[in-house]
Amino acid sequence: MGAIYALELQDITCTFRSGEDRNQGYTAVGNTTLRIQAGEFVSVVGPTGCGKSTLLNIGAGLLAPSLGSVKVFGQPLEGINTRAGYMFQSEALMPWRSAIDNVMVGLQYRGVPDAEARRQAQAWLERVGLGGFGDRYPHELSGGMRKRTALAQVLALDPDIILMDEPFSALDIQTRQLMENEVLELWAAKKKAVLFITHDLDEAIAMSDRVVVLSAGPATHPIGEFVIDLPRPRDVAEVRHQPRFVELHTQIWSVLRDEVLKGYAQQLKL
Ligand SMILES: Nc1ncnc2c1ncn2[C@@H]1O[C@H](COP(=O)(O)OP(=O)(O)OP(=O)(O)O)[C@@H](O)[C@H]1O
Repeated sequence: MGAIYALELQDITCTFRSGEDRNQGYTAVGNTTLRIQAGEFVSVVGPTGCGKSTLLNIGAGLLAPSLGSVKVFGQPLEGINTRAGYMFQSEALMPWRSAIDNVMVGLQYRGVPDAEARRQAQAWLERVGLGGFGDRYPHELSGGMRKRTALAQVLALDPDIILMDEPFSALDIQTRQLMENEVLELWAAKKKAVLFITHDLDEAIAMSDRVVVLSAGPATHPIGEFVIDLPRPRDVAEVRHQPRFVELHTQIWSVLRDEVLKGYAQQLKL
């Protein structure tokens, strides 16, 4: 028997069928295997449009692969991955609910009584630095605060796996680094398996235990895998100045660069 992973995508191929002709299609992901251990922080980087979100959606159970299997803690995934929490690039907050009501909603959905859900949601808001902002509506919060609320919303459900798709790409660099450090602190305390999608190599190296590089599409697949042996705890702004960081960056970029150029050339053709 092999090792049990928190999330295991095995020999995944994902072809999107085009409208009329069911035999025609675009193979976004081709023959990809990706394994994440419990407590491991793995980033996936790759050129724009290569298939990163497709892989994440497959891990979330939002999309079924055309070929291959997905296992969650050793069990075949059927339907939505209920052991996982997701944080997407776009805003996921409900504009008509206050911050605390947004954080509470998942707990209520799980059947936690209102008073207890409110208590837990408030504790999570405090943990992400928004203790005094629970009554505010999303439009009354800054972009960074909305991201913090979304983070509290995900963490409140205590998922064993956290799936993040470029969660901070819309933020300014300072807010982004603050959020990255907060995520690392929260992760260090609870050690969840994290699959983090980004096109920012610096962010991937600063945050992760392992960085997986994907090829340009079509049929994207891993073309490199790097263990990030930088000591923890890390400060994402400071770690960038360490000689080992620079070394890893140079190594990974030498693999990623050509793919980024290919990916960019393909986008211009579309
Ligand atoms: N539902 C769909 N139907 C058809 N094609 C799709 C669908 N979803 C994604 N694709 C295509 O599959 C490819 C991979 O898309 P995906 O969103 O996974 O890439 P990505 O690496 O996350 O992109 P980005 O870096 O821009 O966020 C793209 O060419 C996209 O157009």
